[in-house]
Amino acid sequence: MTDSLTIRRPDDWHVHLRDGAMLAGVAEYTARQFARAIVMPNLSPPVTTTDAARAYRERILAAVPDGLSFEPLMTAYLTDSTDPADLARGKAEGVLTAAKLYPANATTNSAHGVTDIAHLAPVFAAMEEAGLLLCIHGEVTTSDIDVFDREAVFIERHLSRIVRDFPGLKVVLEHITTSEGVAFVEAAGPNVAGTITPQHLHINRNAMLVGGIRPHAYCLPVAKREEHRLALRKAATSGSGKFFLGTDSAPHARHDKESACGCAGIFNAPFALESYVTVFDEEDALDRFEQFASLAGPAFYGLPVNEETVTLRRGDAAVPETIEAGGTAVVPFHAGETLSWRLVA
Ligand SMILES: NC(=O)N[C@@H](CC(=O)O)C(=O)O
Ligand SMILES: [Zn+2]
Ligand SMILES: [Zn+2]
Repeated sequence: MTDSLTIRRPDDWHVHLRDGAMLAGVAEYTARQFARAIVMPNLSPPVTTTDAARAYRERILAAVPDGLSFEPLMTAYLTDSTDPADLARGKAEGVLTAAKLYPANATTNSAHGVTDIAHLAPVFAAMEEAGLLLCIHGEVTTSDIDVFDREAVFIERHLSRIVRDFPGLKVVLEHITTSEGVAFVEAAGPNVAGTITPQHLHINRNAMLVGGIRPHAYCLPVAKREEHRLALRKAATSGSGKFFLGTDSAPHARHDKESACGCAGIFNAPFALESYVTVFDEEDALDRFEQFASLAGPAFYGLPVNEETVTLRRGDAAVPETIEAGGTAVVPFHAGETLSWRLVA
């Protein structure tokens, strides 16, 4: 039995660090584990330009505690009025790594998202040309489509077309939650990849709805049926370079989640590696954890792998019921549970 695992330092290819006091409260959890992270731009108002991304990057760096080295990789939020030339400039100046597509009203702070994806053709063409990645929240938002079907329908109606029309564009289908998402990424060419969160490897939709309504298990895309969770576990532990780590850590104040209209998002940053490695252990795939956490992402993004390492050991990691961040209580993923691996260095 393997009791200790040392791997190259991982990166988080999808995280919400927020801003202001919340940023100051959560940045260290990500920076402690990950060398780099793709930082989501869905602030209020969103980060839509190169200049805004540069300023946000400075605020993130100021929030990282001394002694931790962490590189935020910035994204720009696409809107109906995105300027393609600004994105190209952001890439050329080393500010932007990716741009993010949120269909309007798909998720937290996406009211400024794109209302008609077809209108983005000039933007996608400029991104393809500039080598700027496209990260996608892949859900349709029309009221006739069931919330549990929104990812599969997005793939069918929109993603397949984007990938076909812009074959040179690198596309990440973020936080995949379905077997359809897994199958699409697997079947697509080498320019298409998917990130997988810890929660979608651990829970199915029962966690949200059985024995009472449980707001801390609610995120978007919502957790699906068990068969989908199993497909995600298989994909994550397969050793494929097309699936990699993206926590989607999304802190919200406890009172905003425990509400008549609770916010979507799970704050998993504090024990992210412990949570993921538990899954790899259960699947007898510890030897493939480094590929998922530390190798596949940099290869897809065309970035060097990290030279430092981290070590995880078998042993109890007790997750607190709440964590104080930004002057408020936030409930972490696995609150009150004891995980069987801990990050030691
Ligand atoms: N995942 C979530 O449920 N919420 C995210 C937004 C997102 O990634 O869709 C957030 O910003 O809170
Ligand atoms: Zn999302
Ligand atoms: Zn997210």
